[in-house]
Amino acid sequence: MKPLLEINDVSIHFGMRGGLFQAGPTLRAVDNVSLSMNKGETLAIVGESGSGKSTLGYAVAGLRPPTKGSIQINPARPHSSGRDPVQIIFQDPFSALDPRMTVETIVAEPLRLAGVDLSNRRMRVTEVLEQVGMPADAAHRYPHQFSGGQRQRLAIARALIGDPELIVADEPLSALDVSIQSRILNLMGDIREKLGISYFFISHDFGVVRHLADRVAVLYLGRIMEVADADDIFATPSHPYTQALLAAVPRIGRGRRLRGSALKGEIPTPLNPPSGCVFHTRCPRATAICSTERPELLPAPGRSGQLSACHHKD
Ligand SMILES: Nc1ncnc2c1ncn2[C@@H]1O[C@H](COP(=O)(O)OP(=O)(O)OP(=O)(O)O)[C@@H](O)[C@H]1O
Repeated sequence: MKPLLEINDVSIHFGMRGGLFQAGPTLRAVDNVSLSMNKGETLAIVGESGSGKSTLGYAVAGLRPPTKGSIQINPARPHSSGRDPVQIIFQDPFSALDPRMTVETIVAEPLRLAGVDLSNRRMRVTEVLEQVGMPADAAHRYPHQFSGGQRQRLAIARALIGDPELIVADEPLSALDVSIQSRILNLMGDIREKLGISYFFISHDFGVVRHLADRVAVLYLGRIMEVADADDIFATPSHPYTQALLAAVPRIGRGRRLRGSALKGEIPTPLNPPSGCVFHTRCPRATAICSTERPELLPAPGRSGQLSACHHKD
């Protein structure tokens, strides 16, 4: 069986504004990324702000064409019109929901655009509201009448209404209170079990990723640093960048987060990425070769399924 999602050598570049009659510099948001996902799998994309996670997610959701390379979705079942195999949910559920529309109108919008009639839309809205744990009478209320967590449930309902096989979730928890985060995380896990959905799960937070991901890809300045099964990434991270990110994750029950404490300096600008390995300017293991040669994504020693782009991988 073909993978559900195939990302083949995708680059996404933005042309920046130059002077009069002059082309500006090119911003490499995503650079030569290849990834695939099997049906039912949850792939987490992890990295600091600006690493290109959202840009890649938008491309997977069909909202932004790649500059180079291709993205292929191979749905397992046929999708009639209005039933899109890929949907996206965003970080801030309020900004994604139109405050003047009722929940029913918002959630059913993809079906309306596809010409599904009102009574069928209503039936389907009732079904998806139940799937996300919202009461049926929520349909006739407005988004501002709900809490942040409830609005994220509504955003998930809208993603579910077209019966997708893949949901791109772009930081779906980061706008929520910590106490609510775990409930939404559990809901996403339940929905995956019941409906066999895959998540392309974008997050800067390894603590969250640990609860949901089957596989993890670590992105830095638009490039994959490491990709492996979640268990392997957490147990034996190979790339120094992955190790640094994991070192910054708080241990359960140990209180405050030591965000970024293991990483020195700021992420460089993707307008002018470092030569060779893009991480070398912040890497504790960097040697001369790291500033001249771009490391290939290759198996870590003794671990065929764990790929790491580093000249000095563990
Ligand atoms: N439309 C655009 N035009 C120009 N540059 C863009 C555009 N969208 C994103 N970028 C740039 O591409 C790079 C990657 O951004 P992206 O939002 O994908 O990163 P991210 O990892 O999702 O970060 P964050 O968590 O902050 O959203 C950033 O340098 C960003 O400024």
